[in-house]
Amino acid sequence: MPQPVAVLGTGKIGEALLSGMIRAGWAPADLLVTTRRSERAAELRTRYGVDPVSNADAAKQADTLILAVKPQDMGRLLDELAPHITPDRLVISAAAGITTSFIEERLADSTPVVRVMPNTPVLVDEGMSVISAGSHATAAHLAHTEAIFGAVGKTLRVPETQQDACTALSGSGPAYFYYLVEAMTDAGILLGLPRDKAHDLIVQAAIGAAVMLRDSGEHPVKLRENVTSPAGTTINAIRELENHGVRAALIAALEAARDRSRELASGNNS
Ligand SMILES: NC(=O)C1=CN([C@@H]2O[C@H](COP(=O)(O)OP(=O)(O)OC[C@H]3O[C@@H](n4cnc5c(N)ncnc54)[C@H](O)[C@@H]3O)[C@@H](O)[C@H]2O)C=CC1
Ligand SMILES: O=C(O)[C@@H]1CCC=N1
Repeated sequence: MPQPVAVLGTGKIGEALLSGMIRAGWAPADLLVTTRRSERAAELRTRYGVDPVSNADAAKQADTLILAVKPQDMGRLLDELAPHITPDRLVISAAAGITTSFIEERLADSTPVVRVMPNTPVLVDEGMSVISAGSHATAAHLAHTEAIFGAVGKTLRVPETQQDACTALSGSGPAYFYYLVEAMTDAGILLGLPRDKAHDLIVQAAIGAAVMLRDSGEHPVKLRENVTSPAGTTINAIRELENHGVRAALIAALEAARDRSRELASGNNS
């Protein structure tokens, strides 16, 4: 009999996890969800056959609590949960920036806490979830967390000191690729292609490149060199990317995302 898992805060990531767990074979009866809005509760009941409960009831009934509210809402949620959480529960936080010590300080002594940074491709079972143990989380807690998040993609354990960097790369990562697709689709329009064709061409180029990156065993530089013919088209595009400092812009962008994750941890939630 699986132990009940509760998802607290079923927005974009919470719902993506919930749907993934059901696809992976969790019975809706073993899943609890909480939400602030009654229309949302009705939606979740219809879509997944789950029964939305209060945060307090989720804390009392579930062995594993996945906190998927915004970092800005985490303090208030923990205040609400604290009287009901005993140290035999596992608390998993998916919130950017929020440290395990932030959570531990607000819950009963020795409550096990695991910090996870998933990303939205969990919706299509291609997520990446980066996992770190808090001070009371055991190997069994980490394995249980991997079983949950591994159902919707890959997982990677890192020391918590690397979580802000992983949030910048992996948590936010899909957004950068969507941004590139958007910009390259605009380029297609400029070059005279209809929007739908430009979109399809760039998306397929992205999928093909992603599969090559994953499966070819080649370094990205080699893969790019294979596309870049002497006096050909690609080198002209690469020269423009270099002229416009795109590599430096990407490095600065991810550094800014890392810094924001650190700020959220230090309580600057505005
Ligand atoms: N969207 C993303 O790509 C990723 C988000 N995250 C993290 O996941 C968390 C949630 O992000 P999203 O799903 O994007 O936000 P969201 O705004 O879509 O979802 C948060 C949900 O929590 C609900 N909520 C807030 N306070 C609540 C409470 N006290 N009780 C019950 N429900 C409550 C809100 O009504 C909302 O439905 C954030 O901490 C974010 O840093 C992590 C990885 C990726
Ligand atoms: O932008 C954010 O803060 C969240 C965390 C990682 C992805 N989205």
